Order: sequence, then structure tokens, then C-alpha cells
Amino acid sequence: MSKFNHSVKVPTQYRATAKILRTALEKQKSIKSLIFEERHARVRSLQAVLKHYSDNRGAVDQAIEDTGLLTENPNLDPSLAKVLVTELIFGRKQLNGESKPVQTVRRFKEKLQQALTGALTKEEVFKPRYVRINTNLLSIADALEYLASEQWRRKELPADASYPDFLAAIKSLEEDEFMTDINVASVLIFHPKTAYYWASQDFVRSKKFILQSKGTCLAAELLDPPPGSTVLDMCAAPGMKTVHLCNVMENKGRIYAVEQSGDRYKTLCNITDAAGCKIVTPILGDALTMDSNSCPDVEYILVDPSCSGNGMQNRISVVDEQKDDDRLFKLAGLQAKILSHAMRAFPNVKRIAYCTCSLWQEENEKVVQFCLQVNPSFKLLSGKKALRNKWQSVGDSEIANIGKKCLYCRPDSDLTDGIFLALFEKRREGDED
Ligand SMILES: C[S@@+](CC[C@H](N)C(=O)[O-])C[C@H]1O[C@@H](n2cnc3c(N)ncnc32)[C@H](O)[C@@H]1O
Repeated sequence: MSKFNHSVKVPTQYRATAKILRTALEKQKSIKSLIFEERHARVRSLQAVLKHYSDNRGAVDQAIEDTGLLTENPNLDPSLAKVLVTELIFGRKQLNGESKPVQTVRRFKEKLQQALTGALTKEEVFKPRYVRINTNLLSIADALEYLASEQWRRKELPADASYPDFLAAIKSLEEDEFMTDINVASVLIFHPKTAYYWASQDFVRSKKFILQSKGTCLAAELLDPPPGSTVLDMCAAPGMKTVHLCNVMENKGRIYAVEQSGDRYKTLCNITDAAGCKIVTPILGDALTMDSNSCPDVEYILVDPSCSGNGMQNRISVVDEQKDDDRLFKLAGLQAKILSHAMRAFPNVKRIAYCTCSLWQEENEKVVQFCLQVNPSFKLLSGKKALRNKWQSVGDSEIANIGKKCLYCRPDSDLTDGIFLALFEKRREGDED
């Protein structure tokens, strides 16, 4: 007689997660849209397991094969097995209930752990939790005082610490420690294990703290519009960089924040409002139709257009993302069009920052190269210099006069999302490179 009680059902959250994974794998569909369609109440827990699977897919699949979990248990659904193994090894590290699949996977726990020892998992890349202080609502000094009162220990580096010293210090952060960022003063860095804590923390809810990956904070830092200036944020929603620009400008001056999607425009309005931005004028429209009549006196422009997004670390993907040349060609065309428009339509512009969350040259150095060729009145500034040389990853040096001046944030080496940044300045008469 079987020792399993077959009437014990697999908990709904495991079944719902396995269903999403099965559909994503069979139909090569996006997990994000499948989760969106799923009406299961515990979407967050579904998301967490699928994210762990997406990060450790190779290792989980290999461990299932090496341990014979499916061959020895032919009735076990493969997608459910992946979900249960992921939850047991990478997720909550325990499984609910006494259903047969749950008991089977539990029985294999030791073998699975052995098979996974030494396997290269993506989660081994140290992913700190970055928390940015929204200085519209809370000063840096008050934020540090608050953290001390909450028993967080500040880890400080000597003033002459190099960028490699800084990265090494992040990697050895204790779970109750934090550091301030070497490039962006309002960015705080916490241990990866605090990510769930910060997701629902009070100051995050009230927008005094903003959860924003460090790489995406470099755009406003590089553009550096002074308080009182006039800024155009050409592709603004959801508004993370708009809020940061507002902080850099000490909430003084004016920011035209343009967004063409109606839904995303509403989000932009809500976020900038909740974040205490007093100088943002949101505009629902196409950035390509903006000019010095609709947005007068623009001096600084941020161009953060739609891109392939392949640098984003929080993407949940269970199918190998191939380079799609046709899509990149179309995206690069739009990116170049928007950046070129920024260079042409605003006579008072002084500096422009361009950024993408892509690691493909087609959307990055190539767009920069094209726009400089057709807009010779602009020159490229050294991003590394703008960060006081406290940076390492730059663009492709083969692209002469361009690559080395552009910045990359590379997840493995810079411990943040994959981001590309370029900073342009309008030439003054007689200006050399
Ligand atoms: C990468 S996101 C911007 C993220 C935003 N800067 C932030 O930090 O939160 C790109 C945004 O640009 C918008 N967009 C794309 N093309 C546009 C255009 N021609 N005019 C205005 N908005 C555009 C997209 O709808 C999308 O919301």
C-alpha cells in the first residue's frame, strides 16, 4: 500500500505557480503578463518563486536531472517539480502540506542540495538593496539619524577609498550594516537579504525612501541640473528619475516631464505628487513634438527612451533571451530620433544625458555615434571624469572618441542593474574635443 494519502491536495499557490511556469515554457510567453492574468491572491509569493527559478534555472533543471527526481517519479509534473525544488532550495526553504508531490520533493532535499553544491547560480552575484533618500521629504542627515535609531550600523570608508575598495566593502556588508554610495550621496546600500524588509518598510511606503537601483541614479547625478534651472525629462514615466532630478535641483526651478502613454502618465503624476515634487509639469504627449514653445527655456535634458531592457536584473525570464536584431534596429532608430530631437529643438540647452537599461551596443554607443555625427554642435563628456574617476566600466574602446567616454554599469562588476549612460554638452564657439 502506498504511504501517501492521495487525497491531500497540492496547495493552490504551488499549483498556480506551476501553471504559469508550464505556460511560459511551452508557449514561450512572458512570465510578467501571465502573472498579471493570474487572479490568485498571493501574486507576490508566485512572483518570488518564479524570480528564484528564473535566476537559477540552469542549476535547478540540472539538479532535477542529476538526482533522477522525475525519472524515479514519472507521475510528478515537471513544472510543479521545478517550483517545489526552487521553493525548497532557493525560496522559503520549506514546503507546505503533505501532498504526494511535496513529500516526494522533500525526500530528495539532501540529494538536490548535494547536486547543487558548486553549481553556478545567478544568485551568487551579490545584489545589494539600494535605497535612495528622497530629499524632497527627508534630508540625508535626518535619514542617517533615523537609521541609527533603528539600530542600523553605518559602515564608513576612508575618504580616499578607491572604487574597488568600495565594491569590496559592499560585498562584505553584514546584514545589519549599511553604507552610503561613493557616487550618489543620497543612495544607501544594504545587504541583499534585507530586500524583503525594505519592500514594505514605512519610509518606503511614504516615499521618504525610494527603492531604486544605483545604476539608474547615475543619470540625474551626471546631468546635474543646478537648483533653479529648467529641465526636460523626455521619457519620464514612471518617474523615478524625475523625482531624483527634483532632488538634485532641491525642488527649485522647473521640470517638464513628458510621457506618451496614458496609463504611465497617470503613474508619473501619482509618483511625483506622492514624492513631494513641487516643480514638475507633467505633459501627456510625444517627446518628438515638444519644442521651445511647449517647453520654453530648457537648459538640461534627460533622454531615457524605451529600450530592450536586457540590463535589468529583476526581469523574470524562463526562456533564453536571444538577441533580436530586428527589434534592436527599430529601438535604436527611435532612440536616435529622440536624442537627435533633444539636440535640435531646444536652443538654450546646455547638457543632455542619455541612458538605457540595455547592454547592447546598438542601443548605446552606436546611437551616441550616430547622433554626434548628425549633430556636430554637441560633444561627448567623459562620464568617468564626471564621477571623479570613481568608476571602472566604460564603453567599447574600439569606437574611437566615444566608447571610453560612455559609462556602463555591469551587474557582475558594479553590483547594480545593467545601465548605459552618455553625457553631452553643447559646444561653445571655438570649443575643441
Ligand atoms: C525607460 S522608460 C523611462 C523610465 C523613467 N525615466 C524613470 O526613470 O522612471 C521609457 C518611457 O518612455 C516613454 N516613451 C517612449 N517613447 C516616447 C516618446 N516619443 N514620447 C514620450 N514618451 C515616450 C515610454 O512610454 C516609457 O514610459
